[in-house]
Amino acid sequence: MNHLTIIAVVGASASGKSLFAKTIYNELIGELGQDSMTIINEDAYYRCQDHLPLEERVKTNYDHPDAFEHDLLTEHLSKLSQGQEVAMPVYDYKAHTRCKDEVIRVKPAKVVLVEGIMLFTCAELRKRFDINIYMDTPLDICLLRRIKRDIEERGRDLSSIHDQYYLTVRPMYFQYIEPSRNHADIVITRGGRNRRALELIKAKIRELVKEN
Ligand SMILES: Nc1ncnc2c1ncn2[C@@H]1O[C@H](COP(=O)(O)OP(=O)(O)O)[C@@H](O)[C@H]1O
Ligand SMILES: Nc1ccn([C@@H]2O[C@H](COP(=O)(O)O)[C@@H](O)[C@H]2O)c(=O)n1
Repeated sequence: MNHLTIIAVVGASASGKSLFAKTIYNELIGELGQDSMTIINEDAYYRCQDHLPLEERVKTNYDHPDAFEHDLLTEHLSKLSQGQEVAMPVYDYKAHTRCKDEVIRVKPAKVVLVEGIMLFTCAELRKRFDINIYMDTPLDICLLRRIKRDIEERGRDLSSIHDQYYLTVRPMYFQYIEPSRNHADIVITRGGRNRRALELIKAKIRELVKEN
């Protein structure tokens, strides 16, 4: 392994970060090979809350940088850049904690796509990123997508989504996520299906994989 390139994708919740990263991965992996790329989700690094009862876990502010174990994510990115495999935690949004004894073994690759809401708030992480992308999707669109996703995939009801949005998601977006846009090298509008943006990043990744 010569050099690992880390591409960070940041933006509001439900702005299309995962879709953007997954689309690039799915469209390139066959062409470039299994050791070319991997995806890391910041959400996997939400802190373990096994020591708290469920009624306490629901009260956590999940839209604050402190909700994440960024030290562990930093360590994992360093290990990957040294050619070592890492054990990425698996997160359970229904139980609000990590899945006990479950990990995903992530092998080193030439390009790592790391996606999450708070990545640019951590200076140690920022030092490791080579290309910073910000998904600039209007908040009303993000909210509509979040409502649908959280009901269908994360076991939430409308009332809990409403309360969490007012209490933490929206204010923390303005406090932490939107200002972190200043760290971006590339700002992507129209979300995870912006075809021209997808093709530009894919072309860059092809170039990086061939160089290494
Ligand atoms: N451009 C788009 N058009 C329609 N649905 C989208 C689009 N981008 C994302 N979605 C959907 O919105 C939801 C949130 O997108 P996701 O990529 O998971 O956001 P994030 O990772 O930023 O939280 C998902 O269900 C996804 O399929
Ligand atoms: N137990 C949890 C953990 C996180 N969240 C919400 O997830 C959002 C970040 O993930 P995205 O895929 O949407 O970027 C964040 O806004 C948290 O509010 C949660 O609801 N419960």
